[in-house]
Amino acid sequence: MDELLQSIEQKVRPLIGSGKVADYIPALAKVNPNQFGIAIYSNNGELYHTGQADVEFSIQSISKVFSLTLAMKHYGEDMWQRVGREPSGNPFNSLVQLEYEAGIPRNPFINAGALVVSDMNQSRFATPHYAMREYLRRLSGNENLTSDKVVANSEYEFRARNASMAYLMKAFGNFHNDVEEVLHNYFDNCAMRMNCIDLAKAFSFLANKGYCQHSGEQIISAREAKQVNGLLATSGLYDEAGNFAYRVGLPGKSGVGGGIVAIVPNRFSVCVWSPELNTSGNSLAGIAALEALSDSIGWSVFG
Ligand SMILES: NC(=O)CC[C@H](N)C(=O)O
Repeated sequence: MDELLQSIEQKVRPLIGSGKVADYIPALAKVNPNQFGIAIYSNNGELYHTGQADVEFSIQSISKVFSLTLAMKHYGEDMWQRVGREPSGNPFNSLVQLEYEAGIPRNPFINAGALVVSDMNQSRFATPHYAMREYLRRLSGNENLTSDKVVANSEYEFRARNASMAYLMKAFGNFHNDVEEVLHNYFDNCAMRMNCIDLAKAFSFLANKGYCQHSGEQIISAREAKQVNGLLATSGLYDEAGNFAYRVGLPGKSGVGGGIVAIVPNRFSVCVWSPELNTSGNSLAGIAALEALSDSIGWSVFG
């Protein structure tokens, strides 16, 4: 496995230079693009990694999966009255469908959907970001995880588009808390810093029927884990979900920090990171690495 990961790194590193680091906020634009890491964690607790798998990065939209599983536990099926389960076919930060679909976002992984889920968590927790940080520390087994205040503040400063979505949903009655407070918590969650190893471990419950072996906890039920994986396969990479299914064939979730997590149900969780993005906001070398991995081990859930 170590050799395979090294050969994948060699194969995809030349792609660095053909994408573009996220530049919608200055704090992310400063990241050194010439980085690549990958970590694989098996349901038996074996860990394999190569490259800069121990370098922390901004998890960004990968946090939306954790917000969803936190909310699911409390709201169960009721939550689907407020957010859909269909791919949007639009960029992650698009507003266009929200108005003609009465303020109900298409799915929990586009920004509008993640904001509704954050609003649900705001109703449930006194300090939603600290609840999330504690959850991530438990899931990853890393007690030192923190959020990057510079990134979170900068996202808040440039919040116009996310704020517009939240206020539009409020106008439709689909947002219950103070928008600015929810935005702060949402950005604090996006600005969590984790490395590939932390994320591969933190996602292992989705590969393991909802069970996190290193914390010994059933995080969600086996049925819910199957449902979340279904949503990740259809919407985890936004308007590139179809391309990702075609090339990689695994449930996955990306973030504009350049991380992508993929789940091999009943076997492994994988995290790859390289900061340069393609035009859909997904890590360019990351997708290529996951494609090479799934090709060489025959890991696709589609056969
Ligand atoms: N795709 C992403 O990673 C986007 C997350 C980012 N914090 C935003 O809200 O725009």
